[in-house]
Amino acid sequence: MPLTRRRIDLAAKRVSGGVILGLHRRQGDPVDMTECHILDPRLFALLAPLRIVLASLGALTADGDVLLNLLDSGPDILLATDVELGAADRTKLAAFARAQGVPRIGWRSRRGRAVAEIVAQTGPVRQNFAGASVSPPLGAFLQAAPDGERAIVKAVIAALPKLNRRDVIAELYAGCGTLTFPLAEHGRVCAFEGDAGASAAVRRAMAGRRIEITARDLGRQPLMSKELSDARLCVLDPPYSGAAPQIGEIAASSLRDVIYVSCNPQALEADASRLHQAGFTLESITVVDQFLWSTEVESVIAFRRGSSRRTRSGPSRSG
Ligand SMILES: C[S@@+](CC[C@H](N)C(=O)[O-])C[C@H]1O[C@@H](n2cnc3c(N)ncnc32)[C@H](O)[C@@H]1O
Repeated sequence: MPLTRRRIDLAAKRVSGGVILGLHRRQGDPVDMTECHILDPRLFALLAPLRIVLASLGALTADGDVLLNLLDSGPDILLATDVELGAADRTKLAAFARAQGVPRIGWRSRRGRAVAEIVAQTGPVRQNFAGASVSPPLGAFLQAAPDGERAIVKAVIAALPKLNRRDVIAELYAGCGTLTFPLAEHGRVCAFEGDAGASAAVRRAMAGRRIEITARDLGRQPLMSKELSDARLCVLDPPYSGAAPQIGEIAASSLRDVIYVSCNPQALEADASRLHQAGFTLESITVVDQFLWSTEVESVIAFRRGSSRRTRSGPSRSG
């Protein structure tokens, strides 16, 4: 739906007389965002005051980045600037957070792979996943829009094979638990996520639920076929680049059911063909149109070994 996008990564550029804040032209400078028919108005309303505060920061000498997430607790901001934040900059950002009702502002240097730090916190930071209250780390991954998230979760749950409550679901690329918490209502979830902050956020919120979460870089250390074979099924939701380092182990395991959530049809094609070579066939596919007015598409695909039934559903309009 229009005006529901809750996550955006903007570029900031100092120019004479102020700061441009918007999206990059393809291989070019950012274009100042003066209107947006996709972004949630609560995030769009922050852009004008953000331009003013960014222009006042000594730490923004040329280029910066502004990642905005709209959590259940309100906007969450992660800034990256080209120079260290000074004490005066921190005071300005704290005043901005109070004035704009922003629970948290974080900062990191644009140089290297600097870790983000909190520079202002005016209240708790919360996001609800299936009744669990998660406090996501700065810059956390969220599905692009709430209705997109609902459609993805619904499609994943609908694609589950018949499970008993003891069955283990291996969940790879779990993020902050978008799928982890709903899946835990159907089986025991052994989740893996590369981002230590995201996996810690799930761990803090999972008390009393049938969830184990491990911080693991599945690119360097994929879950091995032997470990996967202990699970009843595998649910994976890899990044845009796909699951190339992991898919061979899934193919080599004795898993029968795989549910693959994909935001990149090209990466999916490569990974699906590895599964196909290993005897998996397409069981169902749901297309979720969560990237409104773009050619990007999200899909939820169930694969099964030892089955030839094919069904097709969707597209589910959610963007
Ligand atoms: C498309 S997101 C899905 C997250 C979650 N399933 C959700 O719906 O919010 C992909 C996730 O993969 C994680 N990730 C990226 N590369 C990874 C790697 N090499 N090993 C493990 N996790 C990785 C990211 O941190 C991110 O949380």
